[in-house]
Amino acid sequence: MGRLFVIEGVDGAGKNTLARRLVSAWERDGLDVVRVGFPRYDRSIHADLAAEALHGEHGDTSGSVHAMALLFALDRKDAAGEIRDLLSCNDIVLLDRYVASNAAYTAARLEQSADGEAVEWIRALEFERFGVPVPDVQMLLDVPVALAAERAAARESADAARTRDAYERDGSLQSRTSAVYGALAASSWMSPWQVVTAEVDPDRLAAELANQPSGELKVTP
Ligand SMILES: Nc1ncnc2c1ncn2[C@@H]1O[C@H](COP(=O)(O)OP(=O)(O)O)[C@@H](O)[C@H]1O
Ligand SMILES: Cc1cn([C@H]2C[C@H](O)[C@@H](COP(=O)(O)OP(=O)(O)O)O2)c(=O)[nH]c1=O
Repeated sequence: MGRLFVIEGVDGAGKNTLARRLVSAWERDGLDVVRVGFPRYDRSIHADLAAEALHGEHGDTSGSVHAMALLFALDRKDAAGEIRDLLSCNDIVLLDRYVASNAAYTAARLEQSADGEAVEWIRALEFERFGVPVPDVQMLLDVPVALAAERAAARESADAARTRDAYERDGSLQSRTSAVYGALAASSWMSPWQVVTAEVDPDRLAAELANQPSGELKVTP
């Protein structure tokens, strides 16, 4: 049975970049690794609807915090069986965003903290009711919100297909999301968390994750 690792962080934090580097390091060490990114665009109708809503389609859908969270959650419900299958035939399954994204963004949109009703609603909905697999370790890529926003803006200028969505353009939402993420990590929400910065050495992090029992992970400076 493989281990389920998750990378979390605000938009533009560098999750995709770190995920690629971790996968390279594990593959160099001969591990069987598979990576899945959420939302699963082009594979999940729920993910596509959520993206379209965040770009102004589907009427007032994006204005409803709970409707948006349900779309993202339904994408994961549909993926749960696939994740279990992948865990049965790989050493590591690495997820780029997962349930904690929904917890952090939903709480932040409602101006709640990590111990509020929104995070509990997401936990009960996704882990209890939908039965999505619980991660072994969640990583928080904790970079200054201003740096992440600069990167998201630069990405938009460089690639016309990457126009920023409603969440990415909302600096205040990104700041509150970052704060909720920090509190989720501090309370070890649903698993041990590993908080890493933009300067993290991916090879070292990959080795730590692969070698240590999840309960004994140390925070990389
Ligand atoms: N450690 C890093 N140092 C410098 N630039 C980075 C780093 N990580 C990511 N970037 C750049 O920042 C931008 C956003 O990174 P990305 O991995 O797509 O973020 P996310 O998946 O969190 O939205 C990309 O243009 C990427 O090249
Ligand atoms: C996966 C997920 C994402 N989100 C948010 C985070 C992002 O702001 C937004 C889009 O996800 P993101 O991974 O940033 O997609 P893109 O590649 O288009 O930038 O959706 C949730 O609110 N809940 C979720 O469950």
